[in-house]
Amino acid sequence: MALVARVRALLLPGSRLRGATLGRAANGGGAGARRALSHRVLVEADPAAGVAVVKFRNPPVNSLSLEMLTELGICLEKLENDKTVRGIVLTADRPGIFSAGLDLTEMCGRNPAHYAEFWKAVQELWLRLYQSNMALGAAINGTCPAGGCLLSLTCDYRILADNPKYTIGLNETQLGIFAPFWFKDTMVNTIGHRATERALQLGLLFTPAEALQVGLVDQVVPEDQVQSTALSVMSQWLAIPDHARQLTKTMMRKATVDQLLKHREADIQNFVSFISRDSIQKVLQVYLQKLRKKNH
Ligand SMILES: CCCCCC/C=C/CC(=O)SCCNC(=O)CCNC(=O)[C@H](O)C(C)(C)COP(=O)(O)OP(=O)(O)OC[C@H]1O[C@@H](n2cnc3c(N)ncnc32)[C@H](O)[C@@H]1OP(=O)(O)O
Repeated sequence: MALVARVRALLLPGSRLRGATLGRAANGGGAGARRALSHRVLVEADPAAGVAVVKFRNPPVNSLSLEMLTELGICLEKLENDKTVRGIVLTADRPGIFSAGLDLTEMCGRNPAHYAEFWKAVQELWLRLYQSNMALGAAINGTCPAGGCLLSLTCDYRILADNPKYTIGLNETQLGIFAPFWFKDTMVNTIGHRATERALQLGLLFTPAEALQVGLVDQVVPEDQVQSTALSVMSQWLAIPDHARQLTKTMMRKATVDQLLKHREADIQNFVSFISRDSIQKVLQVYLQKLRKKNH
């Protein structure tokens, strides 16, 4: 289902998005104005600085469900059309978990049409973020595996909280699945081929010190300074004339984007046939059960 159709579905009676404030809040904005765009994504815009902080709030772990992907996509589209916004900082509403990555329940026990719809939404969000004309920063205030790491890698820079409990990486192989080529390319573009090869094969989750060392993040700062640092770094990016920064960003990322655009349908089919395998369903179920058992 295309984004517009998914939005319509979300607005149907009974949907949790129905009735959400999708525009500017009644207070009309202003510096530091808080605007609730949906249930799962919170936006705090500072028009004077030209920056919006987009906060994930999809408890318990900010997983990227189909609804979360859709709401995030709508939110980003709105911000892209807002002339007062030139930069976005992505972060979690509450410290602890930036995002647990793709929602595993979307990839388990569903039918092929659902897998295709889900994967298309993952592709759409990646394309929107990776091609964004805005300056994007990630204020990583929690653990950040797999799809969570991918989100942060689409940004122009990453600031990670100095907490050894917070790890970051593309750990898919540890689940018995693997990162597709465009996840891999996004990481190669950040830390290089050799470091990516090692990280992906071993499914490494890096501690803050390791992530800094390998170049997966640009700065590690005390936990209470993640957002303020991300905002102050943003002002450096916004000091560059937009057109010059945007042309450079497009030049750097075009080849990677073009690869997915060229192979988009095949990538969906590949995902659907891989994830539908009995053996893959089994390993994902076991992984999910292990996560759930901890709590019961
Ligand atoms: C061509 C084929 C290509 C295939 C490519 C597929 C790509 C996939 C990329 C991905 O993103 S896969 C997802 C990878 N994510 C993870 O491995 C993270 C798993 N989660 C955790 O490690 C932990 O939950 C956490 C994030 C470290 C948080 O730990 P904490 O102790 O705070 O919470 P939990 O008790 O573990 O979890 C609470 C609750 O949430 C459920 N849950 C956790 N992660 C996910 C998830 N990714 N999707 C869905 N649900 C998740 C967990 O099961 C618990 O549920 P409960 O019912 O409340 O017990």
